[in-house]
Amino acid sequence: MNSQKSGTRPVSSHRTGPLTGTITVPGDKSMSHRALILGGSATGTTRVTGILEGEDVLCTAEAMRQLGARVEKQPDGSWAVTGRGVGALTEPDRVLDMGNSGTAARLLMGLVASAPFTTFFCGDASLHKRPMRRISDPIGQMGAVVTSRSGDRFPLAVTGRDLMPIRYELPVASAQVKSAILLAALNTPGTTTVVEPKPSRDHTENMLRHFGARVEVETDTGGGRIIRYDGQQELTAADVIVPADPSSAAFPAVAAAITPGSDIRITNVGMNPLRDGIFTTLRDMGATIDIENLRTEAGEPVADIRIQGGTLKGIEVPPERAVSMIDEYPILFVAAAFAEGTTIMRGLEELRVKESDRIAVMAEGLKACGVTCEELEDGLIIHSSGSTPPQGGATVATELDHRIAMSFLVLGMRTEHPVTVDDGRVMETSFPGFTRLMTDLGAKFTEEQAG
Ligand SMILES: O=C(O)C1=C[C@@H](OP(=O)(O)O)[C@@H](O)[C@H](O)C1
Ligand SMILES: C=C(OP(=O)(O)O)C(=O)O
Repeated sequence: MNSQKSGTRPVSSHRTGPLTGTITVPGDKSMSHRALILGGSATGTTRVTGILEGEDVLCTAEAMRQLGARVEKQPDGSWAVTGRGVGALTEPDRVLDMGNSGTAARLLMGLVASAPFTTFFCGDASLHKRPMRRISDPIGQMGAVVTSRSGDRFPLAVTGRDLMPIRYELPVASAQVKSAILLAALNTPGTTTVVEPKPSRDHTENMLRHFGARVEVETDTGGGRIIRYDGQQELTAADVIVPADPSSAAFPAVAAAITPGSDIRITNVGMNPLRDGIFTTLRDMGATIDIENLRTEAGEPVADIRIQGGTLKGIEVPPERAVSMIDEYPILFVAAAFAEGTTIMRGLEELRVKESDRIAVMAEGLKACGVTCEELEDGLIIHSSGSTPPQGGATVATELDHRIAMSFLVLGMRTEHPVTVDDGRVMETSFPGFTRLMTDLGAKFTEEQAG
C-alpha cells in the first residue's frame, strides 16, 4: 500500500454454502513487475497485456517512469512501456516509494546499482522492517554503495557505479535476490554468475530471453541452478502476455476445496512449474483439482483449473516444495484447518520476513478462531478433526499483509461465526477486486468504513 495512506477498512466473512462459477483472477504479480522493469530497460515499445493493476505493481510503474521509461495505460487496457535501452536510466527527481512491495524494492535496487547517480528508496511500515542486506551485499560486492540509517533496512539509498561481475551463491533460495543480481548485471561488462541452491521462480530468466538476451542456465547435480549472464547485451522490446496469478488463484481454490459441493473454474492461470506447488499439495491432501486446456502463452505454461469441494486430509508437506509455493502458505494453513488429521509444514523460515511474520500472525489468528496449531521456528503444525468447523468469531490484525487478510476471509467462509479482518484495503496490493470475485462465486462479505 502506498506509504502515505491512513485509515482502515474492516471486512467480515460469513459462513457460506457451495461455491460455483467461473472466474479469472488478476495478472501475475511477479511477471507484471518484470515486464515493466525489462520493458523499461529495452529499446522500443513493449505492450503488456493482462498486467496486474495492484498497488505493488503500480509502485514499479511509477519508479520506471522516474527512471526515464514511458509507461502508459492504453485505451484497450494494455500497457505500453517504452525504454531507452540498457545503461540509459535517468536520475529520479524524487524518492522512489516502493509501498508494500518487497519485489519492487529489491529488483529496482539491483536495476539502479549500475546507474551513474544515487536513487533514494522508501516504503510503508511493513517494507521498512524487511531485510535488504540480501541485496546490498551482492550489489555492494559488484561495486554499488548502499546507505541506510539502520544498516540494512529501508529507507535507503543506492549509489550506482560501474560494476564488476561476480559469482554469487545465494544464501537463501530467493527469486528476488537472483533477479536483483541479474538486473545489476544488465549493464555490467563480463559474465555475472548466480548459483541458487534450489530453483526459484525463473520469470526473470524467461523474460530476459523473451527480450532477446542470452541467459545460460545449468542444473547442478544437487538440483540447484547456475545462471550466467553476459552484461551489456541489448534488450529489444517484445510484447508480454501476463497470465492470471497462481498465488491469487490459490484463495478461491482453497475456498472451493474446503466447501463440499463446490465446483469452480479459474481460467488462464500461470502454471510455471516453479510456482505450482500449492496445487500439488492440495491434491496430496485429497482435493479434486483438474488442470484443463494446458497451453503455452508467451513462453509460460497456462491452464484453466477446476476445483471441486470435498474432504481434505492432513499431510506432511515436503519442505523442499516450499520455494514453489512460498506465498501460498497462509492460505494452505487455512486448508489445513479444515483437513482431517495433522498437517505439518516446515522449511518456512522465509515466511518470517515477508510483509508480516506470516508464521506468527497466522498462528495467532488461527488460535483466536479456535484452530489448534503449534508454531515452530520454521513452520506450523495444524491439528483438525475435519468434521467440526473452527468457531471463528474473532477479529484478526492483518499487519499490512494482503495474504493474511485474504486467508482469514476464506477461513470465515467456513467457520461457525464470522471472521473479521481489521483492514481489507491491504488486498489492493496483489488482488484488487478480491471481495467482488469471491462474492460472484457465492462468498458473503460485509465491509464497513472506519477511521
Ligand atoms: O521474485 C518474485 O517475484 C517473488 C519472489 C518471492 O520472494 P523471495 O524471493 O523473497 O522468496 C515471493 O515471496 C514474492 O512474492 C515474489
Ligand atoms: C511476499 C510477497 O510479496 P513481496 O515480497 O513482493 O512484498 C507476496 O506477495 O506474498
